[in-house]
Amino acid sequence: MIYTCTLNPSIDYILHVDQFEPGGLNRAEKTFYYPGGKGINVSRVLNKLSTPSTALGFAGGFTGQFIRSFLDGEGVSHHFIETDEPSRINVKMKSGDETEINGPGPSITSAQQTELLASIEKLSPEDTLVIAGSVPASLDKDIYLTIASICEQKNISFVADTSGAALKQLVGSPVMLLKPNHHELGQLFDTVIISKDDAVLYARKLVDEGAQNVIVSMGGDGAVLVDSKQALYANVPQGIVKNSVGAGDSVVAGFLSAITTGKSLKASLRYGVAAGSATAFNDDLCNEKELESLLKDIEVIGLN
Ligand SMILES: Nc1ncnc2c1ncn2[C@@H]1O[C@H](COP(=O)(O)OP(=O)(O)O)[C@@H](O)[C@H]1O
Ligand SMILES: O=P(O)(O)OC[C@H]1O[C@](O)(COP(=O)(O)O)[C@@H](O)[C@@H]1O
Repeated sequence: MIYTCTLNPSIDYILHVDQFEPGGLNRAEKTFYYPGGKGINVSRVLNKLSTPSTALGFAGGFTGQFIRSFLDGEGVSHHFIETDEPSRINVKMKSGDETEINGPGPSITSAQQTELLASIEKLSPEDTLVIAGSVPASLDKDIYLTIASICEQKNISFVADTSGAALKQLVGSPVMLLKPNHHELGQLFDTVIISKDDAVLYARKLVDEGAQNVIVSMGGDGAVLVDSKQALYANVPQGIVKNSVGAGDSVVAGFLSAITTGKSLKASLRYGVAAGSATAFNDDLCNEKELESLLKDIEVIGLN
């Protein structure tokens, strides 16, 4: 079974504002509410691809209730630890470009943190845990490392999609998949990644340190996958980007859905990128039909 873990879930409140005027009264033409947070997005896309998963993490208050009932409505299994304060609301404003304001998230007690770690301890070697997104300020700063260590001890396959300090902690862990975007990978190595060759160079450093697979997504410029034997590059299909929120999470879900059903690395990268782009071309996360319609426009090639 695949488990996802979102330490800081959200309601993603998406507003389309035609001509945004800072400091003025703006009215939105269209709004959408979705449960958000990277692990939750991975679980939602896996579900759309008929790959079962259970979403773990923390959720609280009226916003937590929305997250739970939305997932129930879609048939996504979940088990969140209730927090005393409400889960956050992240504002995503589309007005030509995309502006995001992510809330800090609720305070989480040490007892609630211990309860989450205990539920991860119960996973077995047949399970995969995807941990993704930011760490709320009240949690231990090294919680990603703690979770990685539990997974290593228990032989649980471990996937991470995070950035900053949390990503840094994981360098050297035997993670099955890391999925930074090129900005996050550049930040990790204190550099700027501008080409696929740069992405391969730095992804290879993570592989040399113990990561089994590293996918570096580069928005509209494609994605690379590096493992100990090869480096692959996938282009992205052409289309109009409507909402790239959750696109990176969709790459993780598409890749996992494919690799866990026995597809090759090459086919799984193609599937992951198709999921990412199908989400980018949609208001909400992608579904299987939208993903499959893009596969013909994605070619995966080997790089040296
Ligand atoms: N302009 C675009 N055209 C087509 N696909 C895109 C575009 N921008 C993003 N995507 C899709 O979304 C995926 C993730 O985007 P990216 O911005 O790299 O990640 P993240 O959402 O983690 O920041 C890409 O690999 C691609 O599949
Ligand atoms: O935990 P963070 O880094 O604040 O990110 C949370 C946000 O990321 C998302 O999961 C989207 O992530 P991506 O666009 O990177 O795929 C949103 O649903 C959510 O609002």
